[in-house]
Amino acid sequence: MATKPGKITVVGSGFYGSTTALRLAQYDVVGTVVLTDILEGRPEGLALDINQSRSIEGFETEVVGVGGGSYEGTEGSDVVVVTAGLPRKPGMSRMDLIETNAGIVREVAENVARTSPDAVVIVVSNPLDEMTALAQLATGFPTQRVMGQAGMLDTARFTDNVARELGVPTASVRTLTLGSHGDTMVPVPSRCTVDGKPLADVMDADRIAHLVDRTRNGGAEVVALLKTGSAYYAPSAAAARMAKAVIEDAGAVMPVCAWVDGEYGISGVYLGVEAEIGREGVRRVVEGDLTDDELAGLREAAEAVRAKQADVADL
Ligand SMILES: NC(=O)c1ccc[n+]([C@@H]2O[C@H](COP(=O)([O-])OP(=O)(O)OC[C@H]3O[C@@H](n4cnc5c(N)ncnc54)[C@H](O)[C@@H]3O)[C@@H](O)[C@H]2O)c1
Repeated sequence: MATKPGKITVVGSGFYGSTTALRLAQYDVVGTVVLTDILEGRPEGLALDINQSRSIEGFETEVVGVGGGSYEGTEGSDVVVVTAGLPRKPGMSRMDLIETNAGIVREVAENVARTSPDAVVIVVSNPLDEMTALAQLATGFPTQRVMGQAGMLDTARFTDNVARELGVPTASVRTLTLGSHGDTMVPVPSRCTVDGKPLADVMDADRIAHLVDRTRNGGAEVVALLKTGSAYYAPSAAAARMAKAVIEDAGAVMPVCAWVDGEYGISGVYLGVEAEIGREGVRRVVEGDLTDDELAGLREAAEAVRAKQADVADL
């Protein structure tokens, strides 16, 4: 029996989905987290396991597992996090997943539209920008109610890289990445600081370029080490924080994949930008100050993902 209102559904109970469900349950901000999958038993078993940790960790959110591809019990969700889809294997690019994951994401999105027509949808399946665009098309939801998770993760990776390079606490480092999740990720050095000082004052340009490169390849670095599956601890932290911001109507400004409609002189594309997140999803895209180079990089990223997103309607 749920102790508070609110329901979040996490579709896909693989590594990303199960860790997202655990984090959301531990936040204790909704009565119910529903974890689903096409597999029978896995979501039910994970839900039971997470619920049994409640008295130790001190949270009351109940996790409900729903297997066999069913959407029973997900109805009327406030937020749906879509993690269903294959992850990368070593040597694969995110784009190698597009055909398989498009079929999965389309089917999931149609079911979400049917069962939770008022939900805010957070997509994480890869390739991220394209799957977010596809989920919006397939749900038919307003663009502000469909967003993707990538920028929170890329920014967190950049922050960790800078903190470890300088040997300083992560809390003293602020970084930002915009653009797309992948080759056209746009780091924003002008918005990066260490203890309030510009990053460029505490690190030479070559080191910054090296860390940017490492950030851009952060997902592949983990995939190569794991050998099977892709990262999920940092990714699930990012998606869960986005879902929490929606539930709490927080107005938090986060780097997310959002529909851009005129900001930065860019229109009609899902792109990594900073956005204010609230109960209605993306309240607004927040246009920050960028240098001419950064703005040019963002516009280039927009054109690169625009072409790929135009094709998703046929997938
Ligand atoms: N956006 C990001 O920053 C980011 C980061 C890491 C991973 N990812 C992506 O997240 C996705 C999931 O990764 P993972 O590590 O959890 O993979 P995983 O293989 O561990 O789990 C995927 C789960 O989806 C389920 N599934 C497949 N089709 C389904 C359907 N139609 N309905 C419901 N469930 C379905 C599978 O049975 C499986 O349990 C991958 O596409 C991966 O590339 C994105």
